[in-house]
Amino acid sequence: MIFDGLPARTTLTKGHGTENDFVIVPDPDGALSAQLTPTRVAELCDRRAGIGADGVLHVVRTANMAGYEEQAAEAEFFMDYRNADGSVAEMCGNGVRVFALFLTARGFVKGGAIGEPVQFSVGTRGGIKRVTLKATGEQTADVTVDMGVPVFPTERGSVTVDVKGTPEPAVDVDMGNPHAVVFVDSTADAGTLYDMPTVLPAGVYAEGVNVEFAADLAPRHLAMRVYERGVGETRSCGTGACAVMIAAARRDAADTGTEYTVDVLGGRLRFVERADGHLEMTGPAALVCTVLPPLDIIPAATPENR
Ligand SMILES: N[C@@H](CCC[C@H](N)C(=O)O)C(=O)O
Repeated sequence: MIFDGLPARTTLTKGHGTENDFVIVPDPDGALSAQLTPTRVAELCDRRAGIGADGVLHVVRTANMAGYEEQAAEAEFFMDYRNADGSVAEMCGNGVRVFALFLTARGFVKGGAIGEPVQFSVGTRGGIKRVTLKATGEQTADVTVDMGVPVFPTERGSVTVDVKGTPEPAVDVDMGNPHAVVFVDSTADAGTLYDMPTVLPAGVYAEGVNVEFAADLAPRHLAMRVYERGVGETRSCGTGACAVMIAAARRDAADTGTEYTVDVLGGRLRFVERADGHLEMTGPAALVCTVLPPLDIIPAATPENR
């Protein structure tokens, strides 16, 4: 049971960014760290027996996040991100927007008036991310994130991804987490994506990889489907869309400042590479509902209250 052993007052919130969905576990003191085992995360993310999500956003004060305390000087809160299978990931681009909205909506971070932009930093295993919330409603916001400088690792040599039975060259991009981007004529070429696409040479990504299939829709406008490490096909992946954007921008020899749009199954993300090489991603964030433990909140039915 997902609440077993958690403090009685624990509330969990469901949120999403372009339909990449998350269970948010508020735990400023880091008291739940030991209880957030891979099994518990997988139970929370189970779409039938749990709340259902692509991942968990564990909200911890950075000073209480073992190994990352040095980020506390810049970022009061740390996004401890877990994939649906319970594995740990360095970064989540959609998650960080939802995380930022949760912090402001719940008063963990002081926001301005509704509608006023709010800016602060979030700690992650992939480094500190600066977020700006705009068009903020009570449960939604448009959030711009400085996703840092994308890296094109060279140590793996050439990597391919299987597309309809043929190994096609992929672009290796590191956004804090690993991505292999393959350009296709249509995202339908990705097939069913029921299983992890074949990436060669086998085992070249020792820690696993997220695989993006990117198709041009118009100049500087692409569509993407993704198979996420630790999850499977999802409706969106923010870091994956960053990888697609920067792979396309390099292919197009685009100047910095050129705007790109990436459509995912769950919506649209917008990008610009700044002159300093940092990639800015803008997209929506939404909080859906808050889930309470079942029995201690809802009184047992009696003839009077039935
Ligand atoms: N959906 C995320 C990425 C989550 C982590 C990824 N599955 C990994 O293991 O690297 C995003 O929006 O970036």
